[in-house]
Amino acid sequence: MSEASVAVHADADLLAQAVAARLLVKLLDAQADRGQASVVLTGGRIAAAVYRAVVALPARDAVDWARVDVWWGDERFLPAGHPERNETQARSQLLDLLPLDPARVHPMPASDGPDGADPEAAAARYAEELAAAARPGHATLPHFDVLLLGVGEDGHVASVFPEHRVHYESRPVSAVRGSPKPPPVRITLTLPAINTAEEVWLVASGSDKAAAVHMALDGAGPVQLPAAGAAGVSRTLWLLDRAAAADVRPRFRSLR
Ligand SMILES: O=C1O[C@H](COP(=O)(O)O)[C@@H](O)[C@H](O)[C@H]1O
Repeated sequence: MSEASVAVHADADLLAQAVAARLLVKLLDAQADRGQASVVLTGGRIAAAVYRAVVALPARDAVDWARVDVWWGDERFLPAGHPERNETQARSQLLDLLPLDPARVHPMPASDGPDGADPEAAAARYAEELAAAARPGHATLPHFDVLLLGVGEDGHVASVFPEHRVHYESRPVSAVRGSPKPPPVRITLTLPAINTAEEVWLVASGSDKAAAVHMALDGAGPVQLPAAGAAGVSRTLWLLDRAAAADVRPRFRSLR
């Protein structure tokens, strides 16, 4: 796992624009290296701003979107098209506006999908979809070039919440019942699955995230503060605005 590094931008708007620009470069580099690219999407407010910023950048057309695989790190287990689904947000703000190959877009199942309202079966189905795309030598997961995470006020990432039993799940995808943040039923990649990504970017905006950001970078344990347990294989990048970075310790300040 890689050491965390931190980049701080003046406000949420600049943060979203910077993350969008980084994301395009990351996808371009991956396509130059591997002929294809893969991204794991997140939900939440800053993610939506990033998606809008990607679409607004002219350089978006430099990416060959037909050779991008799109996965999700977590999903709110609601009917397809529900406005609170992370998929619905990503499609309306980003995916529907890009020339992607629909076969390479991999949403997590909805609660009115083939498994009905059974999140455990839906999680198992998504695990199978991931395994079917696994690279040789990796039994359960495909290669993720970059995995995006929002950070909750409580330090949750994806739908891995503090002190939740999902921390003791050994499979890469888990159903989550009793989420402290609505809706109560969700599906998530677990931290070990998240941590197989080449790069993990934790994106946080606003003063209500400052305490969680500070604790995650200051040695909190992952069960107490899940964001502390998210790390990419080659890079772990915290992308913050000034308000979210307000309590970050001086050892990171040279990067501000
Ligand atoms: O419920 C969720 O929340 C987090 C963070 O959302 P935000 O609006 O506080 O930025 C998000 O990362 C996660 O994917 C989502 O399911």
